[in-house]
Amino acid sequence: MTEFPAVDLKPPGAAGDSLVRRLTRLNLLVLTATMLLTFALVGTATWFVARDRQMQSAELSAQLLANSVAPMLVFVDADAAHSELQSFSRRSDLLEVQVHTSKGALFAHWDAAGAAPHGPLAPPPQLPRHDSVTTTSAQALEVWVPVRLKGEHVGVLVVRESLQSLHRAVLLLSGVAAALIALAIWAAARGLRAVQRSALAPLVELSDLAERMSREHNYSRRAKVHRRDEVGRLTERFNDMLKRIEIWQADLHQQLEQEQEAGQHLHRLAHCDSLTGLPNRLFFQGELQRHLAHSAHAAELMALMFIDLDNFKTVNDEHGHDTGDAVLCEVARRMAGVVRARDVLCRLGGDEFALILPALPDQAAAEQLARRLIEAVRAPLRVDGRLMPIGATVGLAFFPLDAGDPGALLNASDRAMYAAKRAGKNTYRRARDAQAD
Ligand SMILES: Nc1nc2c(ncn2[C@@H]2O[C@H](COP(=O)(O)OP(=O)(O)OP(=O)(O)O)[C@@H](O)[C@H]2O)c(=O)[nH]1
Repeated sequence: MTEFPAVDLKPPGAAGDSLVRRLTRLNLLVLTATMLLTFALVGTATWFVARDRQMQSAELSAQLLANSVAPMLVFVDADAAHSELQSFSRRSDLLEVQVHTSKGALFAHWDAAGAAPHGPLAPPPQLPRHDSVTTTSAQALEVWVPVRLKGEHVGVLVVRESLQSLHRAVLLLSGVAAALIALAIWAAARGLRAVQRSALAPLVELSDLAERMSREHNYSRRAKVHRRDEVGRLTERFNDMLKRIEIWQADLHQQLEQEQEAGQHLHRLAHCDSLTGLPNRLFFQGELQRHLAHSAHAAELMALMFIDLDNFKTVNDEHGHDTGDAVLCEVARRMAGVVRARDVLCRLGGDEFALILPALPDQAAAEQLARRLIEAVRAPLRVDGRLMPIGATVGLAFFPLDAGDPGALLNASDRAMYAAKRAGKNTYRRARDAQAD
């Protein structure tokens, strides 16, 4: 199995875990909404149930009280009725009790100290048909009970109770529930974050790795497959993709290298003389132009030598073409041995050579080099033990003295070379002197 470099990733959730945070936030939002809705529903239901229980209790107490005060109403015993109401008043939350005669006159009455004074209360119209009628407002409830003795309607009793205690109890319950909900949401937030972080860790790792790849362009890393679920399969496909990219990248790199090598080879072929290894005419043309431009810009003296071998045809004719080639190579080697490092020696073709001499201190330096070059070529040259009658004739032209552009400079040096040939070969002529000839 292939071993891949370990992936040094940030711990999941340290940074860039926006997915974890977003999912936790969304889950918390849904959870909070659900809890608040449940809280509202349970709170409302509790309030109604508690109020109904209070109503039932108030109705029962009112019924009992009505039974007690019925004989007192019949015998018009207001004092007894009043003390009965007094003992009834021990019931908590009670605000007021009124006993009315069947004609609607107030017979007995009790109200709690501090309760808002209330005049005689008007019985609800549906009361005669019911055993009791209860009405509620935001702050209180009223229970109306007909007072009967042996089935005969003798009066009406009304009990008014405060709902304050109920409100307080519901409020207290709501407060406790709200605190518990807040605690539950806080615990859920921590739990959800931990769960999401662990569940999304492979995805966060994958995202970190992708970011790193795009930054470093290093496709040799692989993501770890944690579980065989959807994310695990995604990670496997991602790794497959990385492997393919890595192979493509290597192929592309190799291809580029080959093309680069081929290009360099072609460049060498195009600019190099295959026999002597010297730069060829194509290269010479470019270099002459470049050096001329540089000399013009730097206001430097520059020279061009046109070199033609003497009696080379004789070498070819008498000793054969291969010997002629060997002579060309040896002459090229000798000339390259005497020129300066910055000079550019080229073979133009056949037995013709050219030498560019940039940045000359004076014309004499070029003439001295021409002499050294002629000496080097005319030194005894043997091929297979046979002495070759070879020599070199040089034409010398200066920039900017003799010509101002590459073509004119080449022509001037060529003319000077022919003047030197006419003068007897194995010598050199300057373009200026050639004009005088
Ligand atoms: N061996 C060989 N000969 C070549 C090559 N290219 C051209 N030549 C021959 O080189 C000779 C050059 O002729 P010339 O320059 O006129 O003859 P030369 O004897 O040097 O004449 P002068 O310059 O007057 O001394 C011709 O015979 C060409 O065929 C080559 O690559 N190899």
